Amino acid sequence: MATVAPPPHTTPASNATHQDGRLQLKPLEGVEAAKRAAAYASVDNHIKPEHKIIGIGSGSTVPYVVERIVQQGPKVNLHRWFIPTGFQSKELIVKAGLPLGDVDSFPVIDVTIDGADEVDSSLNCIKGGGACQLREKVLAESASTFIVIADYRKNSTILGEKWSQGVPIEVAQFAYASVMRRLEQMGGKPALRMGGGAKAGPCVTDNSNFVIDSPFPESLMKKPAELSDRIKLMTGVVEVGLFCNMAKAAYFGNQDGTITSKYAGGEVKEGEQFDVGRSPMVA
Ligand SMILES: O=C[C@H](O)[C@H](O)[C@H](O)COP(=O)(O)O
Repeated sequence: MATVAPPPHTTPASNATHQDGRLQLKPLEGVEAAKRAAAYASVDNHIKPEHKIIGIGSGSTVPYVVERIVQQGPKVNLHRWFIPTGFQSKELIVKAGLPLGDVDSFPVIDVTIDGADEVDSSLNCIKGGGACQLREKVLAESASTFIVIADYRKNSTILGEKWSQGVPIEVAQFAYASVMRRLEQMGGKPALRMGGGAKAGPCVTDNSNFVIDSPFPESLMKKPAELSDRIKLMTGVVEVGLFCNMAKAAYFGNQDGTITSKYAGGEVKEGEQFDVGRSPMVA
């Protein structure tokens, strides 16, 4: 049973206007255009009218997912529930006027779409650049279909090739020093993530934990599932930002405006044309 009532459904905000059957979109370039194309393609291919419970991930690519879902129209979205992976995606859902649910009310999700910091050739991912990996993993595991989206900078063969800041590891606050010591003993170079300019001291997650970022040698990164299991067994570790054997497909926006998609079975479609100005299915 849902615990959160959907808002009265008016017309959710979209920054696109329709003209002559086409969307008039804000012009974007480079990485932003690539993120939008990947997000739109993932929604068009995986969020169908029969999908009623949708997981919304975190990061800077996911707002384009919500934008495309809104473009599907109020008629279909009125009958859906949207489940966030953290504060940011909750705000996205609410501001778009979409019905907000929670994973404790909807432990079975039809489709979750989320960003990634890096994706290897087997669709294993590094996630948690925005410190959301715990809730993101719960929503990924709860979904019948988990899809990742990213721009061309995240498409790699071995994790760690492109995302050099390391594996994000969420830890209980009091355990961070002991976990860091153990990560060092297994060959990592851990650093406690700081809050940045707007906050003195460490980054604190939506679950009130700390985050350690730890690069590891390539010999360990080549086997991300094994590495993840070893880290997860350390007392004090809450979740590891390695998502292994979970994604069914990954969509990457390319610099030339095309899309590359990779699938869990090993199929890869390189450089496909995708028209972001085409209106999506409207129910
Ligand atoms: O914790 C954050 C998430 O794992 C994000 O999905 C990831 O960092 C990718 O974010 P972006 O879309 O901004 O590259």
